Amino acid sequence: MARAACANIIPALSFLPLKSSPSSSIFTNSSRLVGVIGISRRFSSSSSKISMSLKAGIVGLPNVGKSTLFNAVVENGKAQAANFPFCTIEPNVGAVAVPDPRLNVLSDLSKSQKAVPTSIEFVDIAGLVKGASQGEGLGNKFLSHIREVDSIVQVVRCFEDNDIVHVNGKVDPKADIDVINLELVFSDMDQIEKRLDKLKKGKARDSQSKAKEEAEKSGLEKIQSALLDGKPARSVSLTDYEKEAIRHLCLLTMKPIIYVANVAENDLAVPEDNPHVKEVMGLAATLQSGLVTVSAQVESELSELALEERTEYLTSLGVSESGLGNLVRATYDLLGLRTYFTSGEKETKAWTIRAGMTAPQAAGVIHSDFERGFIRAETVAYNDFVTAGSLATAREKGLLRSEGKEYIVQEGDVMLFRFNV
Ligand SMILES: Nc1ncnc2c1ncn2[C@@H]1O[C@H](COP(=O)(O)OP(=O)(O)OP(=O)(O)O)[C@@H](O)[C@H]1O
Ligand SMILES: [Mg+2]
Repeated sequence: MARAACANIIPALSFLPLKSSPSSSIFTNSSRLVGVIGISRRFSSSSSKISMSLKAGIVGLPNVGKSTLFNAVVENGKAQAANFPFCTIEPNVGAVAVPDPRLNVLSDLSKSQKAVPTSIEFVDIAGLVKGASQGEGLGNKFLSHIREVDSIVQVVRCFEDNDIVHVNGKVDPKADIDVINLELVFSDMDQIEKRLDKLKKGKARDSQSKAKEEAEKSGLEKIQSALLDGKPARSVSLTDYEKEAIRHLCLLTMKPIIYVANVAENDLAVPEDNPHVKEVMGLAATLQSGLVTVSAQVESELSELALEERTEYLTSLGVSESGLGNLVRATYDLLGLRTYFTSGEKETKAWTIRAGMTAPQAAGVIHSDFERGFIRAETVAYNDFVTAGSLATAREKGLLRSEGKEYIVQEGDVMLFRFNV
């Protein structure tokens, strides 16, 4: 159980570029050098690329608006959302495009036929109640769904509406947040206790495994004492070795959290005027977590409207844009993700990597062949590309750098990979 899949490498939205596509336009091909080319067909296996589609789990008490938010954020989202607790049982999963204004700028400059944003996945999870770690509500099953996601988006009810049942009888964000956090803490404590018991038996034979076990033990003991103080695992400072050793446990309180204050439509214009929102803001700051204010109800209504009607509706509420873009962007940042671009006539595309990835690893996100056969990456910073106006001019002006295998890809790099397959 402890070793259950807390997959952060998830087969999703995988694409395979056709190596011999005649429409290759971004890169010049010489006889043995094949450039990165257009993304042409869907591919169902994750084995040929490093998948960077990471999952954010939507978590909260029952009936607070999780599925409503999920349906609004995920295009064609079809999670059942209704006014009764435990409406959702099995998790709903959907991919969401990450809005990035740079994508269209690059696409226009390169006169691309299309612009393809990068994506992350949202998972709508069942409501959690007090005692879940002891099996209340949907209990441990629910917690295992949280274990599988990479970050937590916690929806907190901040709207008053006597018609919508609150499982604890009243709107009280602090109490709601405490319930969720405590259940996550209890679940982690339980898991750590079991794991430490196992580690006591010390099965490691060689010195390397012994050192690993020791690191795991010391990491878990540090976390255990923090949990006893009601503090999350992510607040504990661990050595890199300890972090690595405990990773397989997928501790719930290790996952980064963003709070979503779900408000009524008339609070959207000045959310701080709502004392519940103010309270969540304070808590999020203390817990060093992010906060986004959204009205799930409004967003779900907006998603049903035609574009021009949306603007009208938003204006009537005193706001200029939907809050979903902010939420998706904040979630992406929370996951510690970075974006680089490929840009040519066929398409401009945003790709997701983790901070610190090298050029060959970044190439591997497109296809493993590109990583295996990596030779070099011609790279230009986003701002330099925009100043130059095109890749060719960037090259003429000496703004295009030729980077090797050690290069750490920077946020916003526009890249052109040379590889040999
Ligand atoms: N901002 C809001 N203002 C008013 N009503 C809202 C708001 N957000 C959600 N609701 C309403 O709250 C009810 C519960 O929503 P939803 O089914 O999305 O909750 P849930 O958290 O997914 O519940 P469960 O845990 O049972 O699956 C729905 O009737 C929905 O329309
Ligand atoms: Mg639901």
